[in-house]
Amino acid sequence: MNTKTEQDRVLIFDTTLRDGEQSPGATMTHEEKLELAALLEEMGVDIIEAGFPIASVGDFEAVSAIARQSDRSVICGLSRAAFTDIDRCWEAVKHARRARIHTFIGVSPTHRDITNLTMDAMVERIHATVTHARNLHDDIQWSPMDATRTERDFLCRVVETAIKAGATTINIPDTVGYTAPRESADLIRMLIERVPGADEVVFSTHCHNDLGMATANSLAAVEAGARQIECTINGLGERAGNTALEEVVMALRVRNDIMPYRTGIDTTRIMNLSRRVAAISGFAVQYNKAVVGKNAFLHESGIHQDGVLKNVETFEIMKPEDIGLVANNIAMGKHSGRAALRTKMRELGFELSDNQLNDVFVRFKALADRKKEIYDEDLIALMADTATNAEHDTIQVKRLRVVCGTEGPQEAELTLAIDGADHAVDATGDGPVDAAFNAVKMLFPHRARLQLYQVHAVTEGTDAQATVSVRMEEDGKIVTGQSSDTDTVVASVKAYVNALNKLIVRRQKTKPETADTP
Ligand SMILES: CC(=O)SCCNC(=O)CCNC(=O)[C@H](O)C(C)(C)COP(=O)(O)OP(=O)(O)OC[C@H]1O[C@@H](n2cnc3c(N)ncnc32)[C@H](O)[C@@H]1OP(=O)(O)O
Ligand SMILES: CC(C)C(=O)C(=O)O
Repeated sequence: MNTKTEQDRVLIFDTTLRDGEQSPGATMTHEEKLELAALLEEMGVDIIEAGFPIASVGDFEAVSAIARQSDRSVICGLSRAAFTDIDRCWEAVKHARRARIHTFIGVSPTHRDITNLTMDAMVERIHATVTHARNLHDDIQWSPMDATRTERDFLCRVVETAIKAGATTINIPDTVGYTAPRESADLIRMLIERVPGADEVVFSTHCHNDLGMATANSLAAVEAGARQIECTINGLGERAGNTALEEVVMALRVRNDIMPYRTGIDTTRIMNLSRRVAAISGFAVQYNKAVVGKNAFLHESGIHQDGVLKNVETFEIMKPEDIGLVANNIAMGKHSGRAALRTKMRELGFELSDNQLNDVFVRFKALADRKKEIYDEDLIALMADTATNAEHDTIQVKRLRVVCGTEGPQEAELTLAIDGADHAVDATGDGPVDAAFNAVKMLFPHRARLQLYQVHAVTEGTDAQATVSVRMEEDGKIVTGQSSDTDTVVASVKAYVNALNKLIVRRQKTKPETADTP
């Protein structure tokens, strides 16, 4: 597809699994990546950037597996401007029914300094690497990293070089979130007008949100002729994140009167994906986040409530059901059965097999015994907990008892199953959580440093579940752990253990491979 054939169709290129995963702490497991890729495909994402295959064996395997399971979506892998990177990328994506190689190099003065290439040498490198990629496959995307801080004449020159060498999509990254809407549009328009061969390729926009303008910049680029938007669910991504998929897709839908472009996204699946990405990445969605925030469809002030009751359009520009938020008419509690739980879970976007339903049902009943009312948020937390504390984990929490109060030191008695064998210890600490974490360290000694410990109440009330997130770092590798429980200390230890289990998986992965220059 190019800019000539389908003028109003904007391709959605999701990079949650690549650029999104680059957020410090957002590391996902192999299974989580496969699950998200399947959900993205079902939602109608045109291109899924599944990872950076040369980065590690784990990344390579995840991209290959996603390529194998894919059907409609194009599966794309990222590679530097190096033959070995590109070969490795192709080895991973080639299993897809529709595959894409994405190769990039930083072209701005700062990046030319880093790679130590003159303008001429860089042009040669681009020509050689894109030609190499094109000899392997016919769907090639090329990106001039930091395009928005690059001299315009040089940008035209490198884009022309990539097109001549066989690139079929030219992606223009605003790598550091530096541009603004008018400039974003002018840049795409200038490239389309000036670069020979521009009408034969699809122009794409890839924006970061450092100044909060990623969505506006992406839409401005579309108005100027870009027909692919690169984005992530919940805007997950490095620093302030990437363009949020749900924002650009819903903006194009709600304001189709002034932006007459369409995407292939089934918007009713947005909320489910948002929840899954938040749970898997450990990055909670802020309450007032556009489209998917908890408050996006809530009205508390009297005049707003009055207006919405008389005519919902008074204060709502989209319908909750358009993004998959359903009316809450099944009250869940300790007397509810499996049929109600299955229906409720389906409404919340979780399709459960009979075995999963039985497992979740047991946990649901245990929760209902401890908690008066079960809200949707409790069930979502329960599902996240089921996914993060799996039976096959190396370390499992078996028993925890803490002694706390005004007289210290606080104490924790902890039993962990490690590789199937139970180990118990007593530890003290400055507070019950500290004591319990010390007990974990005694039973499973490690060098990982706790970088972040966060507690959120899932709902209101003193019997509310607490969701705990921890972030840990070992030798530059960052992992997050999450868990929920009505007991905050139990949730804390389970989240800590969840992070350690992820670290164990990461340790098992072999070292990154190195890239040769062409
Ligand atoms: C804006 C973006 O999102 S770009 C994508 C960023 N994502 C990532 O970096 C995540 C995956 N990265 C990795 O796992 C590692 O960086 C690897 C495996 C790719 C490389 O690891 P290492 O070989 O140890 O190199 P290291 O990360 O220290 O440095 C990057 C090297 O790539 C070079 N490089 C960076 N971008 C490019 C490029 N597009 N094309 C060619 N070379 C590049 C740098 O100049 C540096 O080269 P040097 O080692 O000769 O100085
Ligand atoms: C690799 C490119 C597309 C990128 O992620 C960026 O420049 O932000």
